[in-house]
Amino acid sequence: MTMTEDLFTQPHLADKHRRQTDPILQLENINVSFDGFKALTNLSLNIGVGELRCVIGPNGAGKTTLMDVITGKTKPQSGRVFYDQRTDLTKLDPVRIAQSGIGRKFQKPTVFEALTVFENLEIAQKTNKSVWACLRAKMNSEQRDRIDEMLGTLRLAAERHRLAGLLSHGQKQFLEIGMLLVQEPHLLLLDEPAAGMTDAETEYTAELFKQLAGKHSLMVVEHDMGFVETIADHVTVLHQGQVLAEGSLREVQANEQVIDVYLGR
Ligand SMILES: Nc1ncnc2c1ncn2[C@@H]1O[C@H](COP(=O)(O)OP(=O)(O)OP(=O)(O)O)[C@@H](O)[C@H]1O
Repeated sequence: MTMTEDLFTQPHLADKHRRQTDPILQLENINVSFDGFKALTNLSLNIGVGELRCVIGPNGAGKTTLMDVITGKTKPQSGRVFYDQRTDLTKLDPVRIAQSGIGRKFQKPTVFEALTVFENLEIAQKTNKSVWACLRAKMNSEQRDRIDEMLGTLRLAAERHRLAGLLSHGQKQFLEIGMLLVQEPHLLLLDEPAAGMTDAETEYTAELFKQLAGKHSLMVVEHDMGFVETIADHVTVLHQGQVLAEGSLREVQANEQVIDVYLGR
């Protein structure tokens, strides 16, 4: 049995008997340098099952590099990344990492503009499938129901037959979040999901993420402090490739160093 199948034969990570304090992700002493420039230095970070973690920090702090390490796009020079307490992601390629239940949304929406909203979700549902998920994928009506449910969740039910290219920026962002969710990820990495959204869309994104937490674990990189304030129960502040502070938003906002390097006085 492969490691990926192994992961999927377990009860779902969000099952009631899994404790929220169990880590879904443990980064240990990660070092990444680019031509001698240290993008991440001895970075250690834990995220609990079902947690909604916000990662903030100034430009160049290493937030994108952190996500690249988790998804296998960048291999660290040293350090380990444990997923579900036993799989070291630094040993897996990006495809295997995605198949093991880690979904990532980049800042710019990347939907198939020439396909309808429904077709986009249908395609997403068929990609990145593990053996386990392919077996399940035979249940076609169930798949269809899942997409219908997703359209409702995304507030895109009225747009199902519309070409994705004709959606507003915010709607495209929602569609892309939906494309991740139909793949039933355990851990979602989201890079500035609220960027370019209207206030109403940002508000709904916050509501959606709060609903997703618990069932999924989420790591959200965001600059919009208003948004962070609405969703975060735990915040990590990165600075120069290291964790500068961690705690509730209130705690990190009161941290002198955080004020100096990021929030301003
Ligand atoms: N492939 C690369 N080659 C060289 N330097 C890189 C590479 N990727 C990132 N860096 C550098 O590493 C540092 C961290 O970059 P990173 O993109 O992770 O920061 P960030 O916190 O995501 O910033 P932002 O908020 O601007 O997106 C930056 O100084 C960046 O220039």
